[in-house]
Order: sequence, then structure tokens, then C-alpha cells
Amino acid sequence: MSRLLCRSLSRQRRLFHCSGAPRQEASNTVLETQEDDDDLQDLLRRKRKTEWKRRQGGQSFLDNLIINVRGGNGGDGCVAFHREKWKPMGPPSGGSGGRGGDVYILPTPNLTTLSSIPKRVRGAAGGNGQGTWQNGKSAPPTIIKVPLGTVIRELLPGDSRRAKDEWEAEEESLKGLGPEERRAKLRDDRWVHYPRYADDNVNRDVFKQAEAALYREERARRWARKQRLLSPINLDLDKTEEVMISDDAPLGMGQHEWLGHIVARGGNGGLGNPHFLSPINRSPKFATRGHEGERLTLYLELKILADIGLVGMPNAGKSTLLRALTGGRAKTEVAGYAFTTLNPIVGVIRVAEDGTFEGALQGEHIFDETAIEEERLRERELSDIDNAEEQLRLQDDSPDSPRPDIEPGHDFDVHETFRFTVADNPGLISGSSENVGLGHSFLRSMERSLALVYVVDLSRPEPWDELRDLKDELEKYQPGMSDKAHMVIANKADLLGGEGDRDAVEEAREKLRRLEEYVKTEMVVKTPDGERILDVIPTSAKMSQNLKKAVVLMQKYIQQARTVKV
Ligand SMILES: Nc1nc2c(ncn2[C@@H]2O[C@H](COP(=O)(O)OP(=O)(O)OP(=O)(O)O)[C@@H](O)[C@H]2O)c(=O)[nH]1
Ligand SMILES: [Mg+2]
Repeated sequence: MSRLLCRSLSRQRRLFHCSGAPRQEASNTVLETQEDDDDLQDLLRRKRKTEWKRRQGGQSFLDNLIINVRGGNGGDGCVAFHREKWKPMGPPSGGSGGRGGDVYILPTPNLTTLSSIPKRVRGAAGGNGQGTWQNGKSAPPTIIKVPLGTVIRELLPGDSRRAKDEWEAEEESLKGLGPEERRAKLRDDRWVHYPRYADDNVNRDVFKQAEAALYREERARRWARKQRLLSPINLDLDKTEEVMISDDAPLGMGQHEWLGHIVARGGNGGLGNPHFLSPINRSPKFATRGHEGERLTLYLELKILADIGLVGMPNAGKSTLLRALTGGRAKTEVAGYAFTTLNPIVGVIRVAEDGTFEGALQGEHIFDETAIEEERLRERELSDIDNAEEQLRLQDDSPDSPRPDIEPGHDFDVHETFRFTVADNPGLISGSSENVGLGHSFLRSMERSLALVYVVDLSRPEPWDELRDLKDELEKYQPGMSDKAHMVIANKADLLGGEGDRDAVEEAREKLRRLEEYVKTEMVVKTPDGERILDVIPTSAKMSQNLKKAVVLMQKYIQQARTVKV
């Protein structure tokens, strides 16, 4: 808040200095106050959002979800007889029920989270049949749209998270009933009778035969379902799917639109009473009800595919780093308070043959929006010639200055030789495994990264403590996860070295040395062919310093990991 006040004061001071139309100034001031008000509101809104997210302990990282899906129920058949003037005993004319709607799953590129997917999905029910041979309408399909990169698995019987299927649900509803009541309920769920004919029907042989046939058919359906469970639904929806139009389907039967993968079929409609017409049953007074749609439980998991995952405490500068690497294209929020980033965000880094990355070509520094900081930074750059970064040898052997002949944007296409993705994560703190802070559920998406990179704040009194906590939390999440780490980025190196005096610079060097020593002794990673020592790279994400070195190393890790995988 104080920063905003300073900003508004400095603006007012600026206005005060320039001589010009006073009325214009007054209106400007009003406008700017309004602007500051908006900024303040925006800041408060963001903080409220962070607090809310923190309170609910990371439960809303929707990268996995269990949903119960039910196909639509079929419509009931109808018992009716044709009535016409001068025709007293018309034939049976009840229409059959319509089919219940199927449920499909369709990968969609414009979705990024699973949060819009309802936990219960039910297909639409088919219409009931009606008199004068009117069949019920079949229900339209229901489509569940999921983001690309969703893995879908069907939960099998025996899994406690799975909901009951249609037969188990029926068994449950029959619990505690005597044999008579049980039979009556089963019949009630399957048959529709002509008014006042229910008792008469059930005693007739034709009905008993029809009932036996129905149960036989039901057993066949149950068997088919069991067979299907031998190859349960298992989809890995990584790509957008083509629209498939089949050319050789009969006219009017062709599928005109690709609806996705069918997961739960709707139930068939019930049969109208004309279906039970036979020489010995000239006036059937019963029809069947529609079948229930398939019920199943699906486990959805969204995998964010990033080659490199950034792991660090809140405020270490992970988001700033990703913004610097992508030249501001990765729209991840940067601010000076903890837990700014609430969800993992992935950015693409494009690299030229000589290690120049596109982000460095933009020539922009990554600010956290405040004009005051911007101004301070500019002043510092101008006056502090031998500032701390230089003394820390940030630029010694690999200057970040790009080649003059390479341009960002489309021009970069010709120079691009390698491309990889980096995921910026929310801050991980000690105790995340007990759901402190934002928890650590977001690490799930890191499981698939090829390499992890620690980001620590070098300006902290003891950055090695951060490293120890980060490694512990990774191990608590999944034993062996910290073995994926390849590099430690010691960020905010620009803050060291004070005004450039000898003692401060020596102190900064000593700190970096200690960090390197700690990494060499305590952070050694076991690999199949021995041990690996992590690289330590001092950087300043904010000033885009020494990032080229980090990018070159990241590229090396990915290339190694990819060749091992192949
Ligand atoms: N001086 C300096 N400040 C930096 C540097 N990198 C980041 N910062 C500042 O540190 C603060 C936090 O940066 P973020 O990038 O939001 O940090 P983060 O690690 O993403 O934080 P969370 O999202 O909360 O986990 C911001 O005010 C940045 O401007 C750096 O290299 N030097
Ligand atoms: Mg962040």
C-alpha cells in the first residue's frame, strides 16, 4: 500500500514541476488517483485470492479428479390400444421408449484445468413411448470436454473410490426385503402394466414367458459388461482428435461429427405392448421399462508436460525466471509476496544453435510492475558500473548479450534449433507434505518432468537451509524424486555485494562458495552409473543475467534424458 502511496506522491511531484495548464493538471490528478485506486483494489483482490487458496491447503489444484458417469436411462415402453370410431377392439398401439443418451469424452485444446468438469455426469434420458405407435425420442449425447494431456482410467470393482454400477445399486435397494417383496420390486422396475391389470398380468403364462426372456437377456448384458471390464477404459488424450466423417455409412446414418470416446452407453428404450402380440396373446396389457444407462467411475489425471520443473521457496524468483527465459511471454504473476503463483504454469523456451534463447532477445527486464522499482533499477544500472553482478562473475565467460543478427519473433524460427518447456510452480515450503502453505499436490505434474531445477534466493542469510528443506519435501512427496534435480539456480545475485565495496563483495563470494560446497557435499544425487553433483549457477532473473549458461545446461540435461528414454 505504501508503495502505491509513494507512486502517487512521485506522480504528483512530477506534475508539480512542470508548468502548464493548471486545469489539465487537476483533471490528470483525478484520473491518476482513480488509477491508483484500481491498482490498490487489484492488489487486495490478488492477496485475498492467495489467502483463500492457502487456507484450503492446495485442494483446488485440479490435476486429478474422480467422476461418476451414468449413461442416460432408456424411455419406458407404452401400453395402449388403438381407438377409432366403429372399431371397438383396436390393436395394441403403445410406442417403444427412446434410447438414453451416451456419454462421450472429448479432448479440447482450449481447456487447461479439470475444474470445469462436474463430479457427476448423467446422460439425458430417452423419451417414453406413447399411444398410436409413437416411439419415444432418443436422447442426445452428453460430451465431457477435458483438456489435452488428460489421462483417463476406469476404476475397477474392489476400488473403494468406485461408485456402484447399476446392478450393485439395485442389489443395494433390495436389501432387507423378503422374497415376495423383492420379486414385486424387481417386476415394478421392469414392467409397465395396463391400468388395473397388474395382478392379472403376473398370473398369466404369456407374461411369465416374457419375464423369463427378459431376465435371460439381462444376464447376457451383464455378461457382456463383465467381459468389457477385462479391458477397462484407459485413455491418454494427448492430441486433438480429427473430425471423422465416414463416407461409406448409409445415408442418414453417417457420423457427421466426432463426439469423442464413448465411456458410458445409454440404456435401450423399453418395448411397447405391440412387441408382445402373439397368436396366444391377442391383447398384451404390458410393456417393458427402459434399461438403465451404464454407470462407471473414472479417474482423470491431467499431466502437465514440462521438460524442466522449477522448485523453490516462495519469493525465490521462479516466476521471474520463467518470464525472463520466455521474454515475458509466459504470463505468470510476479510479486513481492509469498505464494504469488497458485498453479503450475508452463512456458516454452526457444534456443538457437549458439545457446542464445529468445527471451534474452527481447531486451526487457522483468519488473514487478511498480514504477518506483523500475526507476531505482534504471538509476542503479547507470551509476553502479562495477556493481555486484560483475563482481560475482555473472557475465564472465558466457555473456547474455545476444548475437546482433538474431531477432525475436518470426525471425527466430530460422535460428531455433532446440525448444523445451519449463514449468513454474507454486512455492514449496518446509511442512508442505502436511499441507502447510499450498501443500505439495502440484508436484504431481513434476513427476513427468525430465529434470528438476532448484531456485534459491541467494540474498537470504543461509540459502543452503532452503535447499535442504526443498530436498526433504521432494523426498516426502515421493522417495527418489530429488534424484531428478540437476541444477541449483542461486537467484537474486544482484542484491549481493552492497554498493560494490570490497568487504561486501568478498562476503558475497564467500556465500556463493559456501553454497557450492554445501551442494557438493550434501546434495549429491545417485544415478545408475554412480553419482552426480548439481551445477550451481548464480543468476539475476530480474536483470536477465547469466541465464544463457542456465539455458545451455538445461538443454544438455534434456537431451541426455531424452536419449536415455529412447
Ligand atoms: N533483486 C532481484 N529481485 C528478484 C529477482 N528475481 C525475482 N525478484 C523479485 O522477487 C520477488 C518474488 O518474485 P517471484 O518471481 O514472484 O517469486 P516466486 O518464486 O515465483 O514466488 P511464489 O510464486 O510466491 O512462489 C519479486 O518482487 C521479484 O521482482 C532477482 O534476480 N533480483
Ligand atoms: Mg511465482
